[in-house]
Amino acid sequence: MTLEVKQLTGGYFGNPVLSDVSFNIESGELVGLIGLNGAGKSTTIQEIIGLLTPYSGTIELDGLTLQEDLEAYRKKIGFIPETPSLYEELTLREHIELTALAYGVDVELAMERAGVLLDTFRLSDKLDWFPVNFSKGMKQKVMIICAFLTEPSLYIIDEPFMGLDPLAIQDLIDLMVKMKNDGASILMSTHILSTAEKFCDKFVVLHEGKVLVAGTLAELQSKFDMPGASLDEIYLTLTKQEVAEHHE
Ligand SMILES: Nc1ncnc2c1ncn2[C@@H]1O[C@H](COP(=O)(O)OP(=O)(O)OP(=O)(O)O)[C@@H](O)[C@H]1O
Repeated sequence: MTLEVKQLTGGYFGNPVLSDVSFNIESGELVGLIGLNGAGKSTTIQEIIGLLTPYSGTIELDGLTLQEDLEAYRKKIGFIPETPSLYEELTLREHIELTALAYGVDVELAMERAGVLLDTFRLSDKLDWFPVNFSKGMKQKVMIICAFLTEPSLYIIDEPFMGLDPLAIQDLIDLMVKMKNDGASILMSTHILSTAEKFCDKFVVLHEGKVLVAGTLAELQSKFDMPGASLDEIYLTLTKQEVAEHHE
């Protein structure tokens, strides 16, 4: 599975935030989307999941565009938003069943997959509870469980570590690594660069709606002549330069 974003210019009505954004994610790759507040990370994600339509450029998943087959395209993606969105009138069990139906996964199989995930995230005894009444982190876990039980080819996770306790962060990372090793692709946006550095294969650095640089840590170190530097160090140097140039 590959995601290919090519020369994407896009954003909101009257506000083209992204300009000429290109990057790709191969099967088995975990890619970190990083950038300052307002850099365009969430906008990029919204373009990929089809909530926004590109002004120009293309987005292909396994060679398929959303325009060609919306349903097939959407089913390939498991999306975990930054802010959990849950149905007030549905129990946790019903959220799992609804997700299964939406993704065309057999309900029994979905419950089986969910069983393992519910154990991992310590929610097994809450199946008949209403997630709208859960804590913030528990709600986030429901979104994670629903995305992972569909076993999509591309996971898109917006700020995955926000609101999760340290145990849940580790559990989520273990899950991401497992899915990636099974051939899935993962795009995650994050500000937690030390964690991103440890687990991501590649990085796409966005700045003011443009790709400032993309590549592995080794590629970034060599490109900016900062051997042995951490992602944090490279990123801070880069953005400070950009911000300084912008204000000159
Ligand atoms: N609904 C909207 N309509 C118009 N402009 C928007 C809308 N949402 C975001 N923007 C603008 O798009 C730009 C990029 O925002 P975006 O949310 O993609 O940034 P981000 O990199 O995800 O930031 P953060 O790290 O703060 O989450 C910002 O200038 C923002 O003001």
